[in-house]
Amino acid sequence: MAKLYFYYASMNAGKSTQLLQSAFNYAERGMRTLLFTAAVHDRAGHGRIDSRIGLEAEAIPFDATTDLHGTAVLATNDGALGCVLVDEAQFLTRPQVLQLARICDELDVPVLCYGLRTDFRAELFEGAAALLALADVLQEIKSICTCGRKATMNLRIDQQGNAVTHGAQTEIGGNDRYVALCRRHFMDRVRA
Ligand SMILES: Nc1ncnc2c1ncn2[C@@H]1O[C@H](COP(=O)(O)OP(=O)(O)O)[C@@H](O)[C@H]1O
Ligand SMILES: Cc1cn([C@H]2C[C@H](O)[C@@H](COP(=O)(O)O)O2)c(=O)[nH]c1=O
Ligand SMILES: [Zn+2]
Repeated sequence: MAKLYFYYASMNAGKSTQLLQSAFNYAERGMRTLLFTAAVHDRAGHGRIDSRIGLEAEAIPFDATTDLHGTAVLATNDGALGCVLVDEAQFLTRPQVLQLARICDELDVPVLCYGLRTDFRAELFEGAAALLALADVLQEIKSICTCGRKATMNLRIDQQGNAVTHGAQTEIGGNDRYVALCRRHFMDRVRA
């Protein structure tokens, strides 16, 4: 039986790198994959997955209106799918996570989701909350804070490097806008 996986981490932990390695692995074995990424996350351009290590791939951009299950069904008409890979899974809606579960359960295709657990205020993203509730396998991808502890939190910073504690949940950016920290150092910065 195919499974729904949620690989979660803070920013800059290697999520996109691992996704692209998995996609390559399937391709090496002659298996077709379907790649999705959030349309709003246009750091590498619309519909592109990029990793800081330099790997890149084209992906289907999704927004809240995208029918992921329908797209997978259409794709299986052209031949079997080895797996579905979703980057920036924190931007999924809960109904879309339920669609991904149907891809596993009804089409018997594994779905591997990669994304953030929490936002800059340490609140769950909708997609992460749904995946934490519904995924068969939860796996943390670990990265480290400047102190050597595990970096689990995402601090949003302004141009001067000061902590930002208010604002919209979605704000696209990279290492210039966010720093991954352990909880203790995250709290030190947001309380300062
Ligand atoms: N040239 C490089 N060589 C090795 N690792 C790198 C290089 N550039 C960035 N990285 C590492 O890649 C990781 C970030 O990968 P990425 O897939 O972009 O992360 P995420 O998708 O989780 O934000 C970081 O651990 C960073 O240290
Ligand atoms: C913490 C946080 C992040 N984001 C955005 C910033 C980036 O565009 C993506 C995460 O990218 P990565 O592949 O993990 O490097 O999410 C956001 O919109 N709001 C936040 O609170
Ligand atoms: Zn720390």
